[in-house]
Amino acid sequence: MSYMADAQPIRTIQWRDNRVVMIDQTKLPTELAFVEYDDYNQVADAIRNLVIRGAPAIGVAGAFGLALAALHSDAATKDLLVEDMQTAQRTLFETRPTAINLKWGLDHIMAVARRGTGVGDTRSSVLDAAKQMAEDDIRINKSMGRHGAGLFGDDTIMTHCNAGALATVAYGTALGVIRAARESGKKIRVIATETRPVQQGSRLTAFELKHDGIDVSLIPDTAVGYSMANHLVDKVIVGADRILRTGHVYNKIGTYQVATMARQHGIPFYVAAPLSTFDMESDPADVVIEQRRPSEVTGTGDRMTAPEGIGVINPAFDMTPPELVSGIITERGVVSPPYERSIRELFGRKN
Ligand SMILES: CSC[C@H]1O[C@H](OP(=O)(O)O)[C@H](O)[C@@H]1O
Repeated sequence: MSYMADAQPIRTIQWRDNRVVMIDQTKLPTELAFVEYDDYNQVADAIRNLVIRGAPAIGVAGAFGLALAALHSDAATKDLLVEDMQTAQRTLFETRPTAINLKWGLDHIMAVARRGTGVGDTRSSVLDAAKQMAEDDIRINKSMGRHGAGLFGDDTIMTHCNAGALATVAYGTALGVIRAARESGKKIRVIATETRPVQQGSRLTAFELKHDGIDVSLIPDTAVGYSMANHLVDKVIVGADRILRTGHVYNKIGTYQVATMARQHGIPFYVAAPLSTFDMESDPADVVIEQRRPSEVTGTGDRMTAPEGIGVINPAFDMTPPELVSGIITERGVVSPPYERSIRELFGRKN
């Protein structure tokens, strides 16, 4: 399986024969399995259970979920069709609260639906918009890669969680920048953290990069400080689930620790994210951090690794403050501190 630009990449999610087809990421790395859904409730379950995960990928999944709702609605009028889609929107929105891309994707498709005139044209315009969102994701990732590649030389780059093709449609945000740097001729080595408790790093990032022939080594999350203290890391790049206008970055739990260690050791810490990950309205107090089930922490598979009934705190994300972020790589370029001004200018630029 290759995600490289020169090969036809396997898509994490796509629309085929009026069904949503996605890689079942819970089966990786031991099995590359695909699942097909024809009902938006199935898509909601897939997002909730991390069959598909990653901010941009779940934004596209939400969009295709609404397309399924439109396709299978028996509404006789456009307004009734929009009502049916609003029911689906609520179900899909409630699956995961932190990644802003899900809300962005759902809002975009609902706006398209409201502009429809009749049932037929609304259905087709919604599906066209969802398909376009998927194509745009690949184009945006590659633009981000081009902008970010220049920040890297023949470096060993640490990354946390999975912000690759498996978190997007086919190329990746943070791993897209790594791919672009390698494609530009840089000798890139990657250190991937395993990213407990769901292990997106060992199960997904290591899998993706190994399959693309990119030099990747896996470390336990507890070896981040050791790796940096022993000069094994030149730079860090991660993805994001939500970035505020102030530069506060919400990403996989553990990102804050990686950023703090990077600052301690004078290592540049970059974030790669599309504009659809920016939330220009919220303040830190407004952001809901998803709390996931204790069983992710207390066991792996059917093996318990903690005492029965132990208390568990299992936030899926944390917040990295802007002062720890060296730069934010987007499809419109790289922004640097002070972020409140540079992000505002970013949104003022033409594409
Ligand atoms: C390209 S954004 C990917 C982003 O999503 C991951 O979270 P999850 O696997 O729980 O969806 C992680 O925060 C990644 O950085």
